[in-house]
Amino acid sequence: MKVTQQTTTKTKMSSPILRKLSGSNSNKTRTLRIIILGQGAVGKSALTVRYITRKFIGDYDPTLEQVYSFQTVVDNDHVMFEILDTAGQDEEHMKLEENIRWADGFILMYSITDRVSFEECARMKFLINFSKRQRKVSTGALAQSRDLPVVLVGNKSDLTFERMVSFEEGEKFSFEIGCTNFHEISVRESYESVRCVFENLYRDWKSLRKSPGSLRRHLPSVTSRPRERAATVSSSSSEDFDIGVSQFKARRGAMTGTVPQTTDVVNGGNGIVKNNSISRRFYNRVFRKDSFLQLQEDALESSANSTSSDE
Ligand SMILES: Nc1nc2c(ncn2[C@@H]2O[C@H](COP(=O)(O)OP(=O)(O)OP(=O)(O)O)[C@@H](O)[C@H]2O)c(=O)[nH]1
Repeated sequence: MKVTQQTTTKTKMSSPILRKLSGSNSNKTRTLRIIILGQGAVGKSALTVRYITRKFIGDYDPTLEQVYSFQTVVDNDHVMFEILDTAGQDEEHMKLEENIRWADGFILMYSITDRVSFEECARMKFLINFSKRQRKVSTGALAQSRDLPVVLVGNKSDLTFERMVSFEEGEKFSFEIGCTNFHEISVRESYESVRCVFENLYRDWKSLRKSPGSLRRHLPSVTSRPRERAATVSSSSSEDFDIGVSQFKARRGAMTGTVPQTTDVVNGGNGIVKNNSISRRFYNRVFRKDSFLQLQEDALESSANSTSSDE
């Protein structure tokens, strides 16, 4: 699949003096590794490609799992997004926990037309908590914990007549499972709301890095109600970017925290190519109900053990 790429225009500082005047962080590029989790067909690939290219492309090969690299500017910060678009209908077992550990920020996605995909998000959030804390999960870990940047996104809001999950439910649920932000969007209809998702995730990540726990007591900021959207879109420019596409072959890279590196980067400035793939294996093992329940039991047990050893 090819996607047309926009022109890359990178701001350049002409001299060290200018660089200094414009702020000490002007050259520093922060890298944020994002994983997008969700059931099949909720719109994960559409979201990623829409953000990078501004275009909505109807159909994607459902057998791909891909890392995209995308450089942009958010609130005057140079940010490199590494986005792992996962495969939602995977049948084979994979190392979900390793992938989650690789990531710094998380997008949990459901379709407002599919209640099952909505309910799956609780399980995914649990797995994020579980994997990131390396099994030191307390009984309340599924909820409350807001110290990881996790955004809940309800997609396909344009399909009004097929809606199965209300906005209010999504918002409430987002708070209950400990997300830092909630968005209800239509990837098809609004590029701005898509941009908002990524930019707010970056902001949450940055706040939590500066001050862990800073978002704990806050309600998730809901940013995608139509009347609020305009106010929350960042003034930063998304015009300046580079696009790269990586194959996510290097599973070891994910384990060690190394970003699997780009193989076919920026196709001569002409487009992104979703390269051939590893198969669409990802997280189904742990998303299956029985495995999930086992994980929950393990977590409760380890929590009980740590409580008794504290006493
Ligand atoms: N109406 C509508 N359709 C959408 C929207 N976003 C995505 N779709 C459609 O939903 C279908 C699935 O989109 P994908 O992006 O392939 O979904 P995915 O979550 O990546 O699916 P998997 O690759 O199977 O995990 C496609 O036909 C898209 O065109 C949206 O906002 N509105």
